[in-house]
Amino acid sequence: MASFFKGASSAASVPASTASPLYSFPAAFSAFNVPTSFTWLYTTAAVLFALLALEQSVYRAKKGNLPGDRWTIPIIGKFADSMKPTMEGYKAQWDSGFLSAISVFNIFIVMASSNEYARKILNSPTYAEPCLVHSAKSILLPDNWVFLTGKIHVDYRRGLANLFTRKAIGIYVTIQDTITRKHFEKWREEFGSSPQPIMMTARYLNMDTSLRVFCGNHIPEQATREISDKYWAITQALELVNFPLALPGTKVYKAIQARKVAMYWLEMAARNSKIEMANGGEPMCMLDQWVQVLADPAYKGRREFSDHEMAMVVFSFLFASQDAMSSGLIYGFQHLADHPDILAKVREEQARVRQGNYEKPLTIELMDEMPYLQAVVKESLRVKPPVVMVPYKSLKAFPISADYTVPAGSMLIPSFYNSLHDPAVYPEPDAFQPERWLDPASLANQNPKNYMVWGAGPHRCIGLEYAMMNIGLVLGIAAMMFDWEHEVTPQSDKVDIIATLFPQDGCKMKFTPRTNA
Ligand code: HEM
Repeated sequence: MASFFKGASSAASVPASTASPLYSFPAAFSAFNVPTSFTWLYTTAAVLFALLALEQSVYRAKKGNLPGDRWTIPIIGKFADSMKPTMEGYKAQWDSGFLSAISVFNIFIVMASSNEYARKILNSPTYAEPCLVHSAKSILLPDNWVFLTGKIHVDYRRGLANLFTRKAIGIYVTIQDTITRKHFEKWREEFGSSPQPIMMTARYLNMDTSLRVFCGNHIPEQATREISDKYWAITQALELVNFPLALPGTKVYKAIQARKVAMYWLEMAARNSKIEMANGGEPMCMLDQWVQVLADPAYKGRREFSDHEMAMVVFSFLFASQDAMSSGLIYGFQHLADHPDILAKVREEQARVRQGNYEKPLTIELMDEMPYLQAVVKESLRVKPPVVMVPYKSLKAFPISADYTVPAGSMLIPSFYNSLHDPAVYPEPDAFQPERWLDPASLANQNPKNYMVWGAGPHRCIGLEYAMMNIGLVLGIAAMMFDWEHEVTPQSDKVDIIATLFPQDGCKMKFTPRTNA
């Protein structure tokens, strides 16, 4: 870094020298005395130095008084760090200031770690809008609704809210219950003899559940397996900043191939749902629910949605949920398994509400009677929030604080972690204490603005009730079907960031059938 610093300063003088008459150069460097190729070499080097100096000056001007490196690594900036992010690295960055600066591939990035600044970014749609990760447009397709902004986004989203009403979620709970039990039958064998990582198995459970909730029986069994297997390529392409070109062999290229497979099946599902609903079928999944709402003559948002457009929406839900839900589920298992006293309370509540009938499918009404389970889910997501931050971009100069204005075109990254681990709101912030949600007067309940698991503002998670319901349902059923054993390893408490957070050892669990199940 220091040597570059010197190079950059001398480079800064190059334009001035070149502006001087050539005769000020030593004779040996005169254009009359040197071969043309040498002149070109000299000119190219001068231009390069000038560009590198400019890069540094622009970075420093944008950074202003914010904490962050004084000089950025030429061209790539902190690309290496963004390839292998760690919680320790992020924490160091967040702790460096409520606002701090970095640069990656000349994208100037402002990280916001405090609750106030994170919320300000999310709630200032005239200054900032989501930009998702760099690869998202290639994966989701540029005309996907998630890239809409302003009023068009608000209107589109209002239409989609029909898919997450209490009535709709009531339909989904039945599907979630059936799929979960089907998977747990297999888990009996897979996890019966010795602890195994549940990482991939839980991801498949979640994908199967999501696809059945979204598409019902409008896609075949083999499609859920194929989409689930290929989806890992999409997860791996979700780095903050990717290699810029989607060349064959790159992560983004592989993710695009995976999207093509998923879209093929999802378009087929939309087509089949329309046919079935036109023939008087009952809504059995999200697509059916959507087709039925759209067909209602009284519905104000009526318009045609092509199979492709519906498939893109469903794909956006998969994209937004697969990693976050899988992370939420896996940490839910880990937290409960590591706190047998809390798991026992979950079981007590299950026994009471279900009155001993463990085969009875869960309903939304039964879930309403399980406040302890809901507190467990809420607390597990707080301790290990699946999404620790989201990328936004500034649309124009954004006066975020009294002494700093974010330059137009910067990336802005509000972080949720510090809000969710603020000791003033959550005493012993790293401790798993569902009880903090049971007392309406608790600090946690009195400070809802700190609970940023779902983001905030116009892009706040649209699927949050559905997500809470599903995580609770899976943990509740697993609690009464199985005795759990978590093999704690030195990696259990270490975090891997693969789009969302996961325990480094994949959470090694053993499940033994319980006699009451
Ligand atoms: C534990 C699970 C989940 C977590 C932690 C989570 C978290 C988030 C967060 C932090 C955001 C960004 C909010 C912002 O920019 O302010 C978001 C957006 C979104 N989420 Fe979720 N989410 C989860 C599950 C789901 C599910 C199950 C769905 C759909 C079925 C979903 C659909 C979406 C969509 C579509 C958006 C973008 C909304 C918009 O731009 O208007 N999420 N989610």
